[in-house]
Amino acid sequence: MNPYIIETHGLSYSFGKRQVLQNLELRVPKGTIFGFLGPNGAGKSTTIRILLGLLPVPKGQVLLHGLDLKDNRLDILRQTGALIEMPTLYRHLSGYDNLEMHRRMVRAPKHRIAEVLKIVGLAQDAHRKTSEYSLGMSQRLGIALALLPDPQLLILDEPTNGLDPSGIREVRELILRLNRDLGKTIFLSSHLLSEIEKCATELAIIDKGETLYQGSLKQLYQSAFRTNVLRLETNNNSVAHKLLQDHQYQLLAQEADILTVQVKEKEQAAAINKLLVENGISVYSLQANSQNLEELFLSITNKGAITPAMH
Ligand SMILES: Nc1ncnc2c1ncn2[C@@H]1O[C@H](COP(=O)(O)OP(=O)(O)OP(=O)(O)O)[C@@H](O)[C@H]1O
Repeated sequence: MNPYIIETHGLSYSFGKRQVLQNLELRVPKGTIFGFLGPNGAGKSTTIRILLGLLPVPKGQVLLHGLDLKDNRLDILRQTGALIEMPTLYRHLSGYDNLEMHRRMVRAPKHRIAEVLKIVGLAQDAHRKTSEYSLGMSQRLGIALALLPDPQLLILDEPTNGLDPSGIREVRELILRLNRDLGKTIFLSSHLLSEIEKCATELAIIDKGETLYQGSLKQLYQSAFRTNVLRLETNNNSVAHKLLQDHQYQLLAQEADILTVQVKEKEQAAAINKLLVENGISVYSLQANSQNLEELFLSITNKGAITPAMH
């Protein structure tokens, strides 16, 4: 049996001359919450629009539910629910009436309305106008709309964007419940690692339309902890930064007055100390640490390399 609910093979896409996706490879295992992570402009929304048949597939192959998107678009869409950023709601109508209108369009049975309202925790507020809903409630209603045909797969594009902390928590808990209690596979895009970390077990990291990492969050953690970093405080960080760069050390994101350098073995800590002292730089502190996941994400997406601070 095919273990993947979404697969892309060599997927490329261009807007005119601008290439946005380059040989993108995705393998989304069934039954997971799959994080689709990348900085702004990485190509996440473009990928999602392709998966939903909203853009053509000019190069490569896209399979959802084991079916080729090229020949099975309607079948695929019937089994796939989606929420792209904020849902389009009729604000003068109640949550219930919004669901009823959508139910007729997707030809879902009437009893689904009560079911989805219960799933998203809006049964009590079903008959209030959606103009009175908080952003978190509106977002949960958007997910209820996507759930009406009872799809196996839900594609959510930045579902917590613009929500306040309690709205973010409501949506996150709903995503976890949909996966745990109803077995839905959830493809969740975000530019925030912290968001993906709280929900997903598997993830792909993309940048400039390419897959940079794909696998379990656990494996990513393990590789993060294998990569050691050295935090340095000196009397002249900008000169130290330049010196280390000239000696081919990789510098990661700079925080306050601390320089962070990637090291492969602990002997390099001694070598760095010696290099700095020999060049007249006083080393106030030198601390070896495991790289955290945020730093790993930045270095994977090449945002970790920094230029020396100007004086
Ligand atoms: N209709 C369009 N015409 C031309 N270029 C586009 C179009 N839509 C998106 N792009 C470009 O494609 C690239 C990828 O955009 P996309 O929206 O897929 O990224 P994203 O990862 O979803 O980013 P964000 O998190 O900011 O939404 C960007 O450089 C963007 O400017």
